[in-house]
Amino acid sequence: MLQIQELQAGYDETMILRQLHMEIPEGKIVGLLGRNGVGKTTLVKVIMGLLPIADGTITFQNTNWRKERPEQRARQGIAYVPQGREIFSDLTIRENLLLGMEALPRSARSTDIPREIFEWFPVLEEMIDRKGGDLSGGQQQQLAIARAIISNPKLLLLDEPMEGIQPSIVQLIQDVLVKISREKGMSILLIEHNLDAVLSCADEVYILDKGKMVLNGLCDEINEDELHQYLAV
Ligand SMILES: Nc1ncnc2c1ncn2[C@@H]1O[C@H](COP(=O)(O)OP(=O)(O)OP(=O)(O)O)[C@@H](O)[C@H]1O
Repeated sequence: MLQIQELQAGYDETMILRQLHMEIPEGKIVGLLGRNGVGKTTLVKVIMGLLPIADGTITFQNTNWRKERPEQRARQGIAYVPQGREIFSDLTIRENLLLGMEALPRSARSTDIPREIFEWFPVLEEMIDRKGGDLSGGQQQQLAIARAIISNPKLLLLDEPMEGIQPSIVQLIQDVLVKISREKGMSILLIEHNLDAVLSCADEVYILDKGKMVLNGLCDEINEDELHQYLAV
């Protein structure tokens, strides 16, 4: 689905990512962990086309991405929920969701929000005409994820979706991610600080340190002591 090879990228002259390799298989949840400031957000911004590739390759479904703009990548099937959620506070839940559907090809767009969105996130149906800004942090996060998956992306990039969210909503989000990856074959890249949250829903995990992937393995098989070692502050 997505292959990254020998990637170098950063800001102006400062390279943050060096010789980075990663692979996200179809229909799998891949967790990305690492200490603060190691370059996790930088990586998703490069994948999304918000930052340029200095060297190396990113291949999405056999297409080599070089200079494609974020909206072109979105049309090819990638969606991004940035850290801090970025929903439209002055628009209602319904309006936010309808905007998410704009990413669909014109022929597939409709004014009906798919039922499955409300099956996964019931609170969004209960509060459909409330403004985004009036929702709690956990409700806003559900809206941000729903708005991203409403266009049926093939790859969903989530930057710390569980940050500052109460445990019951963290559980709900984990359950939904597992369901959409299994039922829809959606691939998910999940950036997280919480190792337990990643291990309980991801299939595979990568650890980023000093701009490189230093550990990778299936969650069922990976050595947890080694994971802790790389994440200890
Ligand atoms: N716009 C920018 N210009 C220059 N340097 C930046 C910019 N944004 C981030 N950086 C630097 O790039 C490095 C990686 O930052 P990044 O946000 O990718 O890390 P992160 O792993 O996502 O951190 P966190 O876990 O704290 O969110 C940091 O040293 C940061 O200071």
